[in-house]
Amino acid sequence: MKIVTGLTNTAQPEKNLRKVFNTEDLNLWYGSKHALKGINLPIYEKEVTAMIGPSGCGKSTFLKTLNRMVELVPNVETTGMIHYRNQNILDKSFKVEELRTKVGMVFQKPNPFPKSIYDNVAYGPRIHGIKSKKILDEIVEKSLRGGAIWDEVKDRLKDSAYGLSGGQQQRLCIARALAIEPDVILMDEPTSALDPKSTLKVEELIQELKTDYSIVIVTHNMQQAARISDRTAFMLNGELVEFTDTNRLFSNPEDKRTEDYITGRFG
Ligand SMILES: Nc1ncnc2c1ncn2[C@@H]1O[C@H](COP(=O)(O)OP(=O)(O)OP(=O)(O)O)[C@@H](O)[C@H]1O
Repeated sequence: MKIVTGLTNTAQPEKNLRKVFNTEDLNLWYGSKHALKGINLPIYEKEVTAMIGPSGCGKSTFLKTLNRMVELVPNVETTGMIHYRNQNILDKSFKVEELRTKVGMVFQKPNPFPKSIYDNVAYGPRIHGIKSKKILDEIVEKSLRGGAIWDEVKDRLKDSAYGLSGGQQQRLCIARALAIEPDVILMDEPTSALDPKSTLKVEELIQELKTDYSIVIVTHNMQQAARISDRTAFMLNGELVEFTDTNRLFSNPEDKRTEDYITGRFG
C-alpha cells in the first residue's frame, strides 16, 4: 500500500543516534483537560521530527513543553520527565533561561518585531550581552545566510522587517532563531500562513538546517511531513499512537488508527 508519494527520507537506525530530548511518561493538564497522556518520545540529534495528528490532539502542547513555554498558560500541570541532554528540564532546579538559549522557536504566523531587519536578528545576541558591532554584524550576516534570506535583504538591513513578504518574514524569524546558536529548533506549523512558493523555500531550508540543528516540526500537512522529516510521531487525543521512520509510518503503519488517519478516514 502506498499512501503518500514523494518519500525520500530514510532515517538512520536509532541505535546510532544521540537523543536531544527524551520524554518519559509526560502528562499535561490544562485545568481538568488531560491534553498529553503518558508520552514517551525521543527526539534524535540532527534529524527532522514531524508531529502530526488531527486538530486538538496535543501536537502544539507537546512542542511547547519542550521549551517550557506551555507554563505561560495559567493552571497547567505537568508530570513525568523531559530530558534535554540528560537534564530533566521539569526539575525545579533547572533554569528555564538556560533552555531558551538552546531551544529556538518559530511560530505559525511570522512574528518579526517592529524593528529593522538587522535589529530583529541582533535582538537575541544583544540580550545575551553581545555589544560589539563587529561581532553583531557577523552574527547577523551568518544568521541571515542560514535563513536563506541574506541575498534578498543585504542591501536593506536597516529597513523595517514589516516591509518583507510573509515568506521572507518567516525566513527572517528562522534567522532570528539561528542567531542565538540554538541546539534545537521547534517549529509550529511554520508554513501554514505561506504561499506554495514560500512554503517550498522554507521546506528546503529546513532540510539544509538539519545538518547543524535538531528540528521538531508540527504540521497539519502530511505531504510536508513525508517530504521533509526523518521520523514522524502520530498523536491522537493526547496520546502518542505511533512514532517511527517517516517512510515506514506513511507506507506501512503499525497501528490501525495511524492508517485511518493517513488515508484520510478522519481528521
Ligand atoms: N490554553 C489552553 N487552555 C485549555 N485547553 C487548551 C489550551 N490550549 C490547548 N488546549 C486544549 O488542549 C488540547 C490540545 O491542544 P493543542 O493546541 O496542543 O492541539 P493541536 O494538536 O496542536 O491542535 P491544532 O492542530 O488545532 O493546532 C485541545 O483539546 C485544546 O483545546
